[in-house]
Amino acid sequence: MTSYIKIPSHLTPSDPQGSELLARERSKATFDVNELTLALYGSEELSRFKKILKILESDPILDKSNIYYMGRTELFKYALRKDKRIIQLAATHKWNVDEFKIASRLVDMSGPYSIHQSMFLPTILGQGTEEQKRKFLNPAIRHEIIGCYAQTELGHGSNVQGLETTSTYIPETDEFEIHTPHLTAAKWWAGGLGRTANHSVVMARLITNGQDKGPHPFIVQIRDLTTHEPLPGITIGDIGPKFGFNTTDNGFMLFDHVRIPRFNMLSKFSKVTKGTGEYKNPPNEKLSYGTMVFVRSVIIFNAGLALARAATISVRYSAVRRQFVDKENPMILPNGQVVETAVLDYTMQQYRLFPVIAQAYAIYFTGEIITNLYKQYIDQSSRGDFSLLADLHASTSGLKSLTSDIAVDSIEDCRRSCGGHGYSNFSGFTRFYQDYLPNTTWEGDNYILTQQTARYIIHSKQQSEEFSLRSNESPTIFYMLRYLSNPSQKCTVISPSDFKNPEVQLAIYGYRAAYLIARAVDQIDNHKKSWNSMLVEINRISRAHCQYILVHNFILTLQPQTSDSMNEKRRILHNSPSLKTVLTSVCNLFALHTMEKNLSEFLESGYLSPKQSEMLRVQISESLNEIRPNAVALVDAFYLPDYLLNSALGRYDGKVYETMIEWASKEPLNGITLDINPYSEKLFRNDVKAKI
Ligand SMILES: CCCCCCCC/C=C\CCCC(=O)SCCNC(=O)CCNC(=O)[C@H](O)C(C)(C)COP(=O)(O)OP(=O)(O)OC[C@H]1O[C@@H](n2cnc3c(N)ncnc32)[C@H](O)[C@@H]1OP(=O)(O)O
Ligand SMILES: Cc1cc2nc3c(=O)[nH]c(=O)nc-3n(C[C@H](O)[C@H](O)[C@H](O)COP(=O)(O)OP(=O)(O)OC[C@H]3O[C@@H](n4cnc5c(N)ncnc54)[C@H](O)[C@@H]3O)c2cc1C
Repeated sequence: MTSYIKIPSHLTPSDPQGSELLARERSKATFDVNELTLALYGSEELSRFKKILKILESDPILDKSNIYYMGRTELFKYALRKDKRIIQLAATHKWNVDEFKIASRLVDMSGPYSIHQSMFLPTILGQGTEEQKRKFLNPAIRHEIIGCYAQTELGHGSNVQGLETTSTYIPETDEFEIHTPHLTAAKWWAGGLGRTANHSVVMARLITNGQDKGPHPFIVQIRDLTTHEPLPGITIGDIGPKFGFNTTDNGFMLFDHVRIPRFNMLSKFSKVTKGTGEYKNPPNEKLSYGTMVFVRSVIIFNAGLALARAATISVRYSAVRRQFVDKENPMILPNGQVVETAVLDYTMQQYRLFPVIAQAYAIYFTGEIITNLYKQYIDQSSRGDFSLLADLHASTSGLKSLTSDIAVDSIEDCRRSCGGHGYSNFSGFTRFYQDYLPNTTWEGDNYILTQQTARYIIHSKQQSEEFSLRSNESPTIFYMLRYLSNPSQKCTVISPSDFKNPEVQLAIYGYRAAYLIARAVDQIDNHKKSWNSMLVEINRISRAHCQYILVHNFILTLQPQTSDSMNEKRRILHNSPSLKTVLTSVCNLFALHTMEKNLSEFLESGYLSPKQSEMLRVQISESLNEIRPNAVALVDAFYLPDYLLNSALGRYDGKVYETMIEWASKEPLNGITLDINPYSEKLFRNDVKAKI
């Protein structure tokens, strides 16, 4: 990359150097970082990760050094080039799906093929018959066809039942006719549709024999495979610049009576019979929404990694960044020199950042558990057993909402914790934050999704006064039985350290959730409150329930398990007392900090007293102290390489200032010679500054 300004090479940052500060932090850790990394990822995944990282880092096409200076069109071209490159590398190195995902995560830029991977392929896989998979999935896996997922319309997104695009069965020709009846029915937002995809999953209302059967998925070829022009009757375009995600061509699409073969209705669950147009019902009405359940589970997992990334940048930077001298406890170098204090030593910075580390671990562990629950559901459903679907839908909806909300808030908190440099693109926060942001909206707006979770819980409570649940069908709300049946109990905490007891934490969270549910059911059943009038309460219920799940899963991860149910990762964790100790502090901080942020509900439930809430604050402060020596090591353990972070502030080696000035010298604006004469029409002089 070209530099436009020569920086005097004799200048170095004043002592102590960032590398020295980070080394000091790392030497303070009470546990083995490599061991924790293994406990997070397992040896097999970690070695694959390292192998793939090596390939990507040395590939000139995937070099990221230029991207902070690019505008949209240039960035989009870069994204297309890198998407193609990953596919080529996958073929060369024979990467499987998991390895492909690792590469995409490391390259870290949504691209024109992203939705092909994340939604088009999973939809055919989940909703197609074997014959349909042969016809569409195999060429799609080979990237002979590129697809997108067009569900949302200009006038409807959240309300899937309200979609207007129609797909009408024509018995005479055994075809469906896809049509856009109004402007509001224009397909809108689909990623990859704008300029790239030649096929699309189109969610359209199935009309057969004059009956409207609601939205169903259809495969529609939308562009010519040779000319890449839209096919007759189809109008397509990119929807224009966005808040972020500009490396993906989100598109719009209009259909004018476009015919597709009946075969193209994805028919694993529901079918239309040739000629008669008879409709065969699916075993569960919502199976056509299956891709959303899958992607929501992935969003939960990704939220943990996004938090780890934000924490890595801000914690490392805070260890290097020094401001003021803390006179009561100054930072003294080995040579006796008093220097400014690292901002990580200010308790306010710790209170802002350490809970983000804790959120990262909490959500990472729940992400693993939800991924396993999803796999269990897929396994059962392949045998015709859909009994887990309702619980899975409820928990993925609420957790997608809660975890992506937490991530968005915390990424911004971490960015702000980096002060002015957090506002620079070189921080590594700008595109990361912008691209992360839509996770709160796509795959279901976060407020709407909480209604799904609360409704499931409230219905379960209403169906039976005893809340008679079966643990195998309602695993995520089974806990509530215990608390609902005993509403008058009080919290047993008498000293701050009692808050460290996991049983105490679960009881506090359990009672608060049960209290909110019982109150809402009373309002709805006995006071005839409308659903709309209860939406704020409903949101609280979903959040309370999902916070319980996060705390419960973290505690579960740290509890000894029977050795045969333990995988390699858990074995590493349970065989290491130092890992268990540090993660217990992290778990406590997550549980207690989250409690403090929602204190009014815990107090309102009557389970926790104001006196106990004072003790809670004392214990939080204690947890922050426990974590302090391990803060850098805890973020290092996530093993997020510099190639991914692309951050001057969060570099592993702490060379923050050297990188800031080097990257600034490469700003292309520094390479043009302006004509600043106000009376001249020219903006630039003809002589271009020499490149260095
Ligand atoms: C490799 C993967 C990487 C992934 C990384 C992420 C990158 C992805 C990048 C971009 C992707 C962006 C793509 C999109 O955004 S696609 C569009 C997504 N759109 C939505 O999510 C729309 C949200 N809306 C809905 O889902 C629904 O409209 C609804 C809000 C759930 C309401 O649905 P509806 O009106 O039909 O239903 P009801 O509320 O009346 O409920 C009826 C019963 O059905 C149950 N239900 C609802 N949804 C589901 C489901 N998905 N699965 C199972 N069951 C479901 C509901 O609970 C009701 O049950 P009951 O028993 O109470 O009758
Ligand atoms: C970057 C990006 C990429 C996307 N990619 C795709 C894609 O590939 N394919 C695709 O099909 N879609 C895609 N989408 C669309 C996305 O799925 C929808 O935007 C999302 O589902 C929200 O729907 P909406 O836009 O209709 O919001 P609306 O439903 O219009 O929401 C507007 C506001 O109204 C509130 N609201 C609405 N209904 C209710 C209610 N019943 N109760 C309480 N509050 C309510 C919401 O909370 C929200 O605050 C993408 C969106 C973005 C931003």
